[in-house]
Amino acid sequence: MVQKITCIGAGFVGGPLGTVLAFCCPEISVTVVDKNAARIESWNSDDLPMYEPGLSDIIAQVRQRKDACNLSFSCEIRKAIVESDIIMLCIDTPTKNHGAGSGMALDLAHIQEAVRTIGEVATADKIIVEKSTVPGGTTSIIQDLLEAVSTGTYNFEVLSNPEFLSEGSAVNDLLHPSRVIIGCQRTTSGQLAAEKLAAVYRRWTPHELIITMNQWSAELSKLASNALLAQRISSINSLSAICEAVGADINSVAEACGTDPRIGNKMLQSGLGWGGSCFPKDVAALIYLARSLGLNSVADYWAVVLEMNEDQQSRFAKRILSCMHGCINGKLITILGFAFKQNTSDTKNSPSKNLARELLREGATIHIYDPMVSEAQIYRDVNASDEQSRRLRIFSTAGEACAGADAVVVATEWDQFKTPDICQAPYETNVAVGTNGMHTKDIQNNGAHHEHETGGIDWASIVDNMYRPAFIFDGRNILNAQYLESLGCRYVGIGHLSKWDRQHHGIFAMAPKLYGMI
Ligand SMILES: NC(=O)c1ccc[n+]([C@@H]2O[C@H](COP(=O)([O-])OP(=O)(O)OC[C@H]3O[C@@H](n4cnc5c(N)ncnc54)[C@H](O)[C@@H]3O)[C@@H](O)[C@H]2O)c1
Ligand SMILES: O=c1ccn([C@@H]2O[C@H](COP(=O)(O)OP(=O)(O)O[C@H]3O[C@H](CO)[C@@H](O)[C@H](O)[C@H]3O)[C@@H](O)[C@H]2O)c(=O)[nH]1
Repeated sequence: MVQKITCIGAGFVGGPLGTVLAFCCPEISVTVVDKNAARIESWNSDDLPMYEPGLSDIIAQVRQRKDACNLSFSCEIRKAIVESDIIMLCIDTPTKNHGAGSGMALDLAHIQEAVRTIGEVATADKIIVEKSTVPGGTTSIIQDLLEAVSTGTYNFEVLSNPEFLSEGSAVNDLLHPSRVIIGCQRTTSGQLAAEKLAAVYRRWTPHELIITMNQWSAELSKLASNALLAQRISSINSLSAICEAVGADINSVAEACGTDPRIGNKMLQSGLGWGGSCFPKDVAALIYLARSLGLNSVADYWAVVLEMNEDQQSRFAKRILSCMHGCINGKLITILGFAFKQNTSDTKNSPSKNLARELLREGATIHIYDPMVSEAQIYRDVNASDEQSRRLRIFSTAGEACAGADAVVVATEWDQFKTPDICQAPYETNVAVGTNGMHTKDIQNNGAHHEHETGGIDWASIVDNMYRPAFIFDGRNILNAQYLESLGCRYVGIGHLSKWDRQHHGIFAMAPKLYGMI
């Protein structure tokens, strides 16, 4: 019977995972440890180190158990290791930035440091669970290290149990996982360890969702899942470029493809490209793994997924430039959204970052607003030169950030940026029926006065306060083009042509090229 679990690493995975374990298994004592004292202090305060919907609520519920509270955050790593039956490695595995594989391979230094500590201080058998994302074969490296540094003859069973949570929905993903993968050695002790871990998950996860396999398959499943998801988004984004050229609508194409159950409709939202702490590093790691196995055509195949993502981001920046008459020097462009996706304060590999840098290089003045990312974080990430810093300002409201702008760019899909859902007409329809039964004509007359019912931003007043011509660039395809055009701005989205696009940049301009006339 498992009595105590320690999660090493109090980051995006370890913090929420430890919390959910404690919440779902009141009889198990859960300690989340980290060598970063400031992080631990933050977990022990009301000011958590990250924003995740539902996280503070669930922590509060566990803490309300008072004497029976079974969750603690601590820097006492050694003590926690000694006392635990199961140790979960939730340690960062960033892209290596030096030596062989620099820029591509995963850096396992932090994991190895923690494993060494486990081996050195353990005074009994332990189950070590690899939650971190690692290249195939890492369980064997961990096993070897543990046995080499251990002072006793303890049995260390190393399991691979990759984590599939997404930021912004971490608590929900942990409470309702789509599957739990457990990879173990096909030995009796390996299978017993896997069963012990499975029993913990079964406390809140249907048993049919718990899948066991060998440890190398489990490790590869994680890199494979992320690569396949990133590939899907790169695929839809590649098609968005064709849509813009031929006058098709990527949202319609995604719907048409996504309704085929063999394809499915998830992760088909075209936009500014994927970011975050996982897709970029994990696709790079898969490419590196293939390359180091001598599988060059496999590596080249996945490299295109990465390339396509970079291409989508620079294509969008070029589109902004070309729509704004080829010159943004001295113009004011507001970027709404700096997190890499909605519902998170994480900015790792955020497409907004590259966009801000590119627009600053072109001479624009940049205003940025994000509801969850701190001003200090944005300044750090943009890393502007002294001259560029004078053209960069961060705001605490969208309205102030957009006042007097020549263009507003939506770069993160935050709900509060969405236009009021007053019309669901396809972009090309002239007369359409809105959700409230109004026709487009009525919407044009009345829609601008509708307030956003979900506490979102007031687009009517934003457009009102913009410089003319007022451009809205929808980097996430979350805005209603017709509505914005009815407010008097020029709307430009990704993978579809707005009315303004068609008149000035779109299919008419492309037609001669399409038919080989130029
Ligand atoms: N972020 C996600 O959404 C997510 C989802 C699934 C899987 N993963 C994977 O999980 C792993 C952890 O990711 P994360 O986002 O939580 O990372 P993170 O950087 O947020 O947190 C890692 C923590 O580990 C701590 N740490 C590092 N070495 C340590 C040591 N020797 N002893 C004690 N603490 C140590 C760091 O101080 C840090 O606080 C990575 O491999 C990542 O790829 C991440
Ligand atoms: O249809 C879509 C879906 C997502 N994105 C973008 O893709 C990126 C990643 O989004 P998402 O996958 O939702 O967030 P992550 O938190 O990075 O989660 C991924 O990476 C985690 C870390 O490995 C895995 O655990 C998750 O299963 C995997 O979804 C973000 O920039 C999104 O804006 C799109 O452009 N279109």
